[in-house]
Amino acid sequence: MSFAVETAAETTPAVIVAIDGPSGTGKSSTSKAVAAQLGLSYLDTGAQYRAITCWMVENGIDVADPAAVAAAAAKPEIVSGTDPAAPAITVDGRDVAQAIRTPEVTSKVSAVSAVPEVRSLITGLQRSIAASAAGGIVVEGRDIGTTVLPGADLKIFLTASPEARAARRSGELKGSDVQATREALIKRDTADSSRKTSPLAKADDAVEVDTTELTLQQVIECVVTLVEEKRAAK
Ligand SMILES: Nc1ncnc2c1ncn2[C@@H]1O[C@H](COP(=O)(O)OP(=O)(O)O)[C@@H](O)[C@H]1O
Ligand SMILES: Nc1ccn([C@@H]2O[C@H](COP(=O)(O)OP(=O)(O)O)[C@@H](O)[C@H]2O)c(=O)n1
Repeated sequence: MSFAVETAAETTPAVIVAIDGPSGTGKSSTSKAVAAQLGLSYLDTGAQYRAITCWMVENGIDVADPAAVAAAAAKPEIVSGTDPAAPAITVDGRDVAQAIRTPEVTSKVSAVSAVPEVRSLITGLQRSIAASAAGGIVVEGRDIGTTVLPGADLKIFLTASPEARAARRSGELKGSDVQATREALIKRDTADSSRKTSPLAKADDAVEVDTTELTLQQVIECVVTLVEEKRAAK
């Protein structure tokens, strides 16, 4: 007599979820919660672009010079953890979870992420992480549904009014001016949406969710329901 040992990965089809949208729409909070609730891996692709930007700044590369950024792009080794309960990011073995969130990195990341050589390297990294997530993964960013994982099982595009997004971000950055936050956020969205290579865009087959009037919990529940429907249909 033989017994088959069933693992969670065998009983539940692996699902690939892409969550895109502009800054402050709730991508990170939603993706982490959905992944944790459904036992999926999680990848914050914005953290990877922030990490390479942080390395460029620390190594004196002029981020306004795309040729200089391109020439240095392959030098840092960026490693992302995929546990939604403890997302980790290192550059050359150093934990940069805090260093990638400084105002300087935030103001420079769009210039670095617009460089095609940077995108091609980071996209390759993202695809290999998604391919090795046996139980499925939630990947969040700007071009996941359009470019990185166009074959994802479920694509979500989160939106929210600039006012709501600025208020959410100011709430995080204690004492910050909502108006200044709103302007910085719109400037970054414009740069991310207008770059030539893989701009921030909604995939034709993405489900758009306007989170302006929704609580975070409502958004999480909505996405969990959509993922469960996809899993059931697989
Ligand atoms: N629907 C929502 N309502 C209120 N606050 C939210 C909502 N979604 C996210 N937030 C809050 O807004 C901030 C930005 O969310 P985050 O998930 O980091 O957005 P993104 O990854 O899209 O930039 C966080 O403080 C988060 O708790
Ligand atoms: N898939 C992605 C994810 C992020 N990015 C870039 O990385 C920046 C930081 O992303 P993020 O997700 O940390 O941004 P916020 O959470 O601060 O909105 C974006 O403004 C983009 O320039 C990108 O180009 N493509």
